[in-house]
Amino acid sequence: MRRLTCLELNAAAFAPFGAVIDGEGRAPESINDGTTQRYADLARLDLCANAGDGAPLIHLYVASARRFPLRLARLERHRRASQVFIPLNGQRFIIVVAPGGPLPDWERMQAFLSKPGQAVSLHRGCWHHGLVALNDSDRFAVIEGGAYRTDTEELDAPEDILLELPE
Ligand SMILES: NC(=O)N[C@@H](O)C(=O)O
Ligand code: NI
Repeated sequence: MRRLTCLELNAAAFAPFGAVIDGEGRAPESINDGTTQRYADLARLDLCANAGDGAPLIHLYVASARRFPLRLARLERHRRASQVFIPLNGQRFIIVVAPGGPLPDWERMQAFLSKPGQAVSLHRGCWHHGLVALNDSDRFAVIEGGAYRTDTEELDAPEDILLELPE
């Protein structure tokens, strides 16, 4: 049995797994006659790895709150596209990721708790746990590759790994 706690999401620590989409530490540019500040180029999306996969798609996920401690029973990866999670109500959520190639490095699995309003883009092929929402009916826009229905590889955890509820 192993217990995992959340780190605060930050771009540097998350970089091996994906990008954090927020304006922290970035200088915006003024557009739309000065009515909008654009924080540009925050993530490079890799959504068309295979030409035959069709156009990238966006979904609405309406999630239920996970119960904690949460048993992290399996990890998954999408080898043909990035996966982008955008909270639609500024809600916090948890991203569980692990480094690794053909197999995840379970010992180096990490959990990150987002700040309100942060979104994340997972690198193509990044091992991760399915969405961990903190409140019932939390809504997310999720961007995926066109082959999303067949592009999920899952592996069961080799031991009981419990994710603790963030403080
Ligand atoms: N299963 C599914 O559609 N979503 C997962 O890929 C996820 O990362 O939440
Ligand atoms: Ni996924």
